[in-house]
Amino acid sequence: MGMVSKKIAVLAGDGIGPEVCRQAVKVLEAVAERFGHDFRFAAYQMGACAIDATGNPLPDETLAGCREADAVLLGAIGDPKYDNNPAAPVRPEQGLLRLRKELGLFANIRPVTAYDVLLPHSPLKAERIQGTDMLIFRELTGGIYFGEKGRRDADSAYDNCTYSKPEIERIAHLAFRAAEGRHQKLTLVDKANVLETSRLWREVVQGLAAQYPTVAVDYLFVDNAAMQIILNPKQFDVILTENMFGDIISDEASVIAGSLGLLPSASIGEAALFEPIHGSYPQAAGKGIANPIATILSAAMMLEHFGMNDEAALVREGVDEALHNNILTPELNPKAPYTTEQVGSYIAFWVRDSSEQQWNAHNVAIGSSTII
Ligand SMILES: NC(=O)C1=CN([C@@H]2O[C@H](COP(=O)(O)OP(=O)(O)OC[C@H]3O[C@@H](n4cnc5c(N)ncnc54)[C@H](O)[C@@H]3O)[C@@H](O)[C@H]2O)C=CC1
Ligand SMILES: CC(C)CC(=O)C(=O)O
Ligand SMILES: [Mg+2]
Repeated sequence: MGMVSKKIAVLAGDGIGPEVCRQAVKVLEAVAERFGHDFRFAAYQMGACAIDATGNPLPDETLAGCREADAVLLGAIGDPKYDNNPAAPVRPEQGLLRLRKELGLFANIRPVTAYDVLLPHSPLKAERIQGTDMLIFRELTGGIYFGEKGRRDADSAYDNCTYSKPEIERIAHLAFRAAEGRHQKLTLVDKANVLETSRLWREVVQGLAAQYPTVAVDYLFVDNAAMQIILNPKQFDVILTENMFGDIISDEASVIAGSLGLLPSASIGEAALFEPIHGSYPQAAGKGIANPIATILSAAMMLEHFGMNDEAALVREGVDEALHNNILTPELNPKAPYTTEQVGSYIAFWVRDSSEQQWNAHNVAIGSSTII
């Protein structure tokens, strides 16, 4: 691929969002330098920072900036001052939900991989998780997060869960196609024994299955799935599920990878946004302990979306090098931790110049913590 120009909107957000985003941008800049691309970054506010600045969690300018970009990179949003105040009239999360809806990002794709080198760190048994490679398709613009909500009176409240057949079909087609290109297995996770919306999901997926004869379709209730994901994750290939179930089971699945700070995602549909699956981890903000790899791997998914597969492969190589050389933040390397910034620099350095000579020089430098 020759030189390519891309406009990337960056919504760093709150808490650790800005720190992890900075590392992903650094890695993307290294990609641009190495491959001669022209990446233009434009930063916009969303979440608590946007409420503080404008009163609106998703200012018009932010939405317009995202619409005109080729892709969006998101850190995370959310702040304890809203989490601890149930009566807050406006919330950071409303900005993210509205952005997903406005951009038509109906599918959130969350890959879950068990890294061999991290197996000793996992609280799960290595033989159970080694080789795990699942792809979660989480519906992202429907369901209970988007239904009508309110309080009937002071003592009761409601959140409606609604799905339509077209909403299910469009993401189901993506999940089926992904399964065709992988291990030909699709598991629908639902609660069809209780929920009417889940029964619609089953009906629609059963109806589409005939169009994908090579794909074996399996159905699991979400409570059972939550247990199976930890007990025997290797049974899964593609998981398809609704918004809230996908939100929950993917955080759970991050234990297989080793940290919530490792799981990236792509939110696609009418636009493309790339975001780590974790939140703003406010306890860690400004401490340099947040793992930037989830956001860096989200940037790799962005490169793949651009068709830049060699570029993405190099970023993934850089991440693997960091994992193998124990250049890791404290949740994965408590004895000799590296900072958010150092992990990002290490990966960016690998991308910029992975030649042996440079590499050794860099190892020495980072070993003595001179590179920040
Ligand atoms: N996409 C988004 O912007 C999301 C925003 N949120 C918001 O984030 C705020 C905090 O929510 P929490 O429930 O605490 O979830 P969280 O995902 O921010 O953190 C949960 C735990 O995961 C670990 N963790 C998360 N990110 C990590 C990283 N990069 N490196 C290492 N460890 C990491 C930490 O142990 C942390 O205590 C809330 O305001 C919530 O609404 C939550 C999830 C997603
Ligand atoms: C606002 C929430 C739905 C964010 C979240 O937990 C997620 O998207 O994973
Ligand atoms: Mg979540």
